[in-house]
Amino acid sequence: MDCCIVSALCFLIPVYLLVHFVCFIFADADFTLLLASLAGHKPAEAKLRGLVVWITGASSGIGEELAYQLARCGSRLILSARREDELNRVKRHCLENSDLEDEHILVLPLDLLERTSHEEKAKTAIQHFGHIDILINNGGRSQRSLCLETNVDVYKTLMELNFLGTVSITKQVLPHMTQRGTGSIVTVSSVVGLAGAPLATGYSASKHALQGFFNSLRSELTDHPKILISTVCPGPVQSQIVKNAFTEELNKPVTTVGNQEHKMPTSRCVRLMLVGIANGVKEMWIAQQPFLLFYYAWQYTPTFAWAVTNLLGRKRVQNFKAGLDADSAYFSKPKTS
Ligand SMILES: NC(=O)c1ccc[n+]([C@@H]2O[C@H](COP(=O)([O-])OP(=O)(O)OC[C@H]3O[C@@H](n4cnc5c(N)ncnc54)[C@H](O)[C@@H]3O)[C@@H](O)[C@H]2O)c1
Repeated sequence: MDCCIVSALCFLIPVYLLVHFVCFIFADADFTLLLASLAGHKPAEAKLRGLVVWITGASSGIGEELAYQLARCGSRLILSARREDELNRVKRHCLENSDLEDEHILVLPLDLLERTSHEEKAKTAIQHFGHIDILINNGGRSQRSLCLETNVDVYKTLMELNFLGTVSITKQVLPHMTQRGTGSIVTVSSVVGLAGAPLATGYSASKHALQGFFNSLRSELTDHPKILISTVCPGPVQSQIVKNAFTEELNKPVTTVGNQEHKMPTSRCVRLMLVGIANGVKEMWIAQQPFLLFYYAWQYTPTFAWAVTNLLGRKRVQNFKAGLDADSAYFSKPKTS
């Protein structure tokens, strides 16, 4: 009998490990999020239907796609970013591709850097639908510049935009949620909110600041168990982020945007985010391999993580200095045209 159990275990344990390994190789999210996507609530079901969702940075990339997928789920939307014409374009697309009607989507132009306007904007947002169920802090900008060459004003603006702008909007919405006793605040951080990457010293610092802020806030809200504080940490995703990144000087544009096709499709990233929101996931890691491996390495084997960081980091700097997009050609020789 004992012999049978041992034989069975000798067979089952390697099979179990193999299944995990294969799943991991093809995984594009952490295990909690993957489990939620396989066995949890589906975003399009009652979970998100009818909820009022305020999205910042809704005029392009991840925020734009969030608007489209949430509209198809039947959520009512408040769309914010700086450019009203772009927000109206996103609204039109939402209306054409969902059952929503004009009054279900509010376009609310907002600049995250103009903190004095945030109280008024939040009042308008809350009054329009009577309440807000979910705030998605998505708006932000990245960076492509070496620390040695970067003006301190760039660091200041990155912190003002990505960190303080997000904190400011959150502080306007949080009292409303604590009064109601329910709500979700979802913040788009980044893989560089957990780890570090060259050419992104200021961007990474701003995302680390967000991680610290929201991890601490979550632990302050234990008396409000129905308020979800969730952070999303995507790896490279297709969007306008490189085109819009800060460089070494505030108003100097990025010269080489490069091809974004090797990055995770925006629709997949957003799909996983909505699964996470529908299932109350507090931290979401979303990235294709080998980047996902990097998250686990940083968490569990920092020495190995530093070796990988140096390897990929050196390539990033080489690409950048060769005039290529920093993210391109990680695994081949950089070629300049
Ligand atoms: N794309 C990626 O690879 C990636 C990876 C990790 C995290 N992120 C994060 O995802 C979020 C969305 O970025 P994206 O990739 O869609 O890039 P994106 O450039 O396409 O979109 C950024 C959005 O933020 C808005 N925005 C910028 N400055 C603003 C300001 N001052 N006030 C109001 N809105 C402002 C833009 O108008 C745009 O709507 C960002 O927080 C970014 O840091 C992106």
